[in-house]
Amino acid sequence: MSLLEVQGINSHYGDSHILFDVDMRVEANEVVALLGRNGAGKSTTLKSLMGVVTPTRGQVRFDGQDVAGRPPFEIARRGMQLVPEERRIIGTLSVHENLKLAALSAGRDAWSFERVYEFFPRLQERRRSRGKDLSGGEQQMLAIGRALIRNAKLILLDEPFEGLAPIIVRDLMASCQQLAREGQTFLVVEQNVAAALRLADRCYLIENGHMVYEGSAEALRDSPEVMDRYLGV
Ligand SMILES: Nc1ncnc2c1ncn2[C@@H]1O[C@H](COP(=O)(O)OP(=O)(O)OP(=O)(O)O)[C@@H](O)[C@H]1O
Repeated sequence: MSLLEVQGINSHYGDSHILFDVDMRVEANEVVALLGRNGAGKSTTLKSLMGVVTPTRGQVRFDGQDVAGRPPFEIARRGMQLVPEERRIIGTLSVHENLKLAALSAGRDAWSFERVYEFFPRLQERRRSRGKDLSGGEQQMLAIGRALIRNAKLILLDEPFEGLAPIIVRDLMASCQQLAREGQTFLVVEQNVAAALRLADRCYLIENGHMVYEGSAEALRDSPEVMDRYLGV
């Protein structure tokens, strides 16, 4: 059984129909990328999985339970953690306080503070700095650290590399690859297709709310016509 199995979800914002019968799955220990142009429905898909948007139809099976229609806090408690594009670090709290806040909802198999600091030494150095004084890369590390401190069976990364300098992207990429090697499961939405393909085992392409392609990262890399048609790259 897949860790995440999505069948036929449809989502709306008011009268606008955004997702049409979306199917996808993510196996445990897999990194899956969801790619598509601006406005294709990537963020709406992540929000529909997390319960931030309630699908009007369809099934979201996560870790053996149907979670469609459940509230976000409950889905998070079951181990799905969204690292949102805007990261939502609390600017007036220190790094350590942000992590402590996350630990309030930690699950049983969650990471300890020590393990997070060992994994991201930069956060250890910055533990007393306030959230708003962190660089974009440090904020992204903190957002991922926060997900690890909660119970993260599946981490949804929404544009993790957005707005970061190439050298920071390289470091964060290495951290995510390391986590993946250790068995962390990710679903990543990213505009930086090259970066997403370096991280992912498998990808989906979405266009106008319809899933139009599924394949290994390798197969997509070798399909310039598909990339051109759906991603314009
Ligand atoms: N809160 C909202 N209310 C109404 N329409 C919305 C809302 N959020 C997004 N949309 C619309 O839904 C569609 C899908 O948006 P979504 O943010 O899921 O796309 P995306 O693929 O994540 O794109 P981007 O990379 O630009 O974030 C777009 O047409 C967008 O304008």
